[in-house]
Amino acid sequence: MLNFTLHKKDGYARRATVELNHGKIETPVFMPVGTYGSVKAMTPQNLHDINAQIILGNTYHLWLRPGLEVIEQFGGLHDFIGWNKPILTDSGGFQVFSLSDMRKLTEEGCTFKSPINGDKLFLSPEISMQIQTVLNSDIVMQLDECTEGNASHAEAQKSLQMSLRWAERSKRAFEDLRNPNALFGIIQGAMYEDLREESLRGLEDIGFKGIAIGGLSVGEPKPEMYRMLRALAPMLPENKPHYLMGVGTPEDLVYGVAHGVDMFDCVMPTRNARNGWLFTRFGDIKIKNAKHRHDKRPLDESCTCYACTHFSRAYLYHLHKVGEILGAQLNTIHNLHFYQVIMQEMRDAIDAGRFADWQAQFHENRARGTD
Ligand SMILES: O=c1[nH]cnc2c(CCNCC3CCCCC3)c3[nH]c(NCc4cccs4)nc3cc12
Ligand SMILES: [Zn+2]
Repeated sequence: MLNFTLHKKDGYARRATVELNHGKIETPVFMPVGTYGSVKAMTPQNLHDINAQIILGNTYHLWLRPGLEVIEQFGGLHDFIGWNKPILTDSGGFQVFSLSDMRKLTEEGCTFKSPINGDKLFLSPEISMQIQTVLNSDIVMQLDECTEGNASHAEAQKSLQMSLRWAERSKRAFEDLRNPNALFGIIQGAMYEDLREESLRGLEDIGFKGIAIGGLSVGEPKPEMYRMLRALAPMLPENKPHYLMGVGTPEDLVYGVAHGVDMFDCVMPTRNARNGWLFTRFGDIKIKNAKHRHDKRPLDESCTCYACTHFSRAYLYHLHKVGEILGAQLNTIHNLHFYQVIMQEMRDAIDAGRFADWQAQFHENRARGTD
């Protein structure tokens, strides 16, 4: 089930509520990424503390380990991982396509070798829907082919048309399985505005509860991603959620919201945290930099997260240097809290009809650069 309520528009920025089987989410929203059924270094309680509304589960990894027979015993992913709010799962395709030893991709699906035990595995739209049905995620993603950003027009058109046929097959399998959740289609078309429109029209003809923008943040120059977002903004259907896959930096989130994006997922806040790259309102901090060794200040004076209200840069520098697990935990809490705060501020700014002012102030503050 998915009920979409649009509360307010401010330019292309939108403020909405998405009601799912495991609860309501307020958009624009950032979705922390859980890979093996956990958001690395975060407990479910930590996620509640930073007001996370919805998290991602990784279909490919969960399919391989622990395997569906385990998750089935728990009635799905929620009870297995102890998260009772909404979960979005991807199709598993993005991981498989990025596998180096991927054997072959055909119209039927994709055959590959399990990196864990060498088993020969096969992923198709129908199998992806079966896996995601067992996971019982609130939002299910169609199986698509993420077209490379540098594809030619002909290659991109051929690829998007296969993804549309896979979209059709995903929807039919989703319905045959009587899946009670919501299925999203994924727009492809690489860097060609006409192909992006062809893909979107094709998905709208098939009918989905939400629409995702795929094929971006895959190595193309940032101005190209922004050009595609500007092209898509006026085309996106007003009456359903828009999900930009794999994006992005704080600046990317703001640009996306300004162009009609409601939902985002990205590994940056969690992955960068573990590497000591911390996001703050006034720019980024590389905590491994020796300049922080004696610094008694918190990361960000304006931040109310557990790390900033209890610890100094000096301590975070030390924890990173000695490789303490607590360092990864505190850095992750801070980065995810920061992402949630800017999303909350954007929701409030759209509600108040002052998104442009907020956006200008955000960029001014962030312009201090990396520390
Ligand atoms: O067209 C696409 N189709 C399907 N998935 C895509 C993804 C994966 C989104 N995150 C899934 C998560 C599921 C749960 C586990 C973590 C991933 C993308 N990620 C990026 N950029 C970020 C990138 C990340 C890595 C290489 S590029 N562009 C993407 C484009 C597509
Ligand atoms: Zn903080």
